[in-house]
Amino acid sequence: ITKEQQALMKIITDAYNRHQIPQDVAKKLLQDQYSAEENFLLLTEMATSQVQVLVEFTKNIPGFLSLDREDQIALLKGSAVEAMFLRSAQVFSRKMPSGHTEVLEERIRKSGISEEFITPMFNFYKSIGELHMVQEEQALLTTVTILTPDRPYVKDQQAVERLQETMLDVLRKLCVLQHPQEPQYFARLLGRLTELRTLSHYHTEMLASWRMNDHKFTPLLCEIWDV
Ligand SMILES: CC1(C)[C@H]2CC[C@]1(C)[C@H](OC(=O)c1ccc(O)cc1)C2
Repeated sequence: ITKEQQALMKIITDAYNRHQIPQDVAKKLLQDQYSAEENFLLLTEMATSQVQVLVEFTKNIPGFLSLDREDQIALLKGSAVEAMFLRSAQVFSRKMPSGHTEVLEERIRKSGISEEFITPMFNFYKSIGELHMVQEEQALLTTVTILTPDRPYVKDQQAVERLQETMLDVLRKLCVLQHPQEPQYFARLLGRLTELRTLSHYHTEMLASWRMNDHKFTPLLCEIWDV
């Protein structure tokens, strides 16, 4: 890993750790009562703050702000769900003080999300947890997801590809350093990104079924997901 790659990794990891979900949202998870309505409102607050955190984090990705402005929006809209599932997977598998995880899981299960989406979601959380990613890997994997060139409406895919490749190069070297006994670790990480894409299809249906039951989303969520 070169000096500049180390600098790049530090910027991204610091930004990733700096922009965390506000504690008040995490605290509310334990307080408020357990109705499906209450749970949905909490998840709405959680999703909204996760999107806000994502926007702030993205601004700190070196080179992102020099991309075409409309492409920046296209990348954010295209990656928001995947970045959110990645971050909540990490929150689930590690960050959350024990006890919170069970409560959050319970609230998710009782918030009007149908069972057919719950299962793949928690399988994904489990598969992320088993990787025992270090925080640099988590930050870089999220960055690689955001910098996916073939999102809808991206005009200058080349520019995004160049940025993504830079990040993939650092991530690959980091995986070799962090998991010397597992040469295929980097490939396993990228395999999770494929699993993420299927989750985002489930997510679209999740939103539609909530919509059908007349649930209200926040303006930010409506904007980022065109609902
Ligand atoms: C942990 C999760 C990633 C999983 C369950 C809650 C999440 C934050 C997310 O919720 C939403 O997307 C969502 C979207 C709109 C809304 O009003 C509420 C939640 C899906």
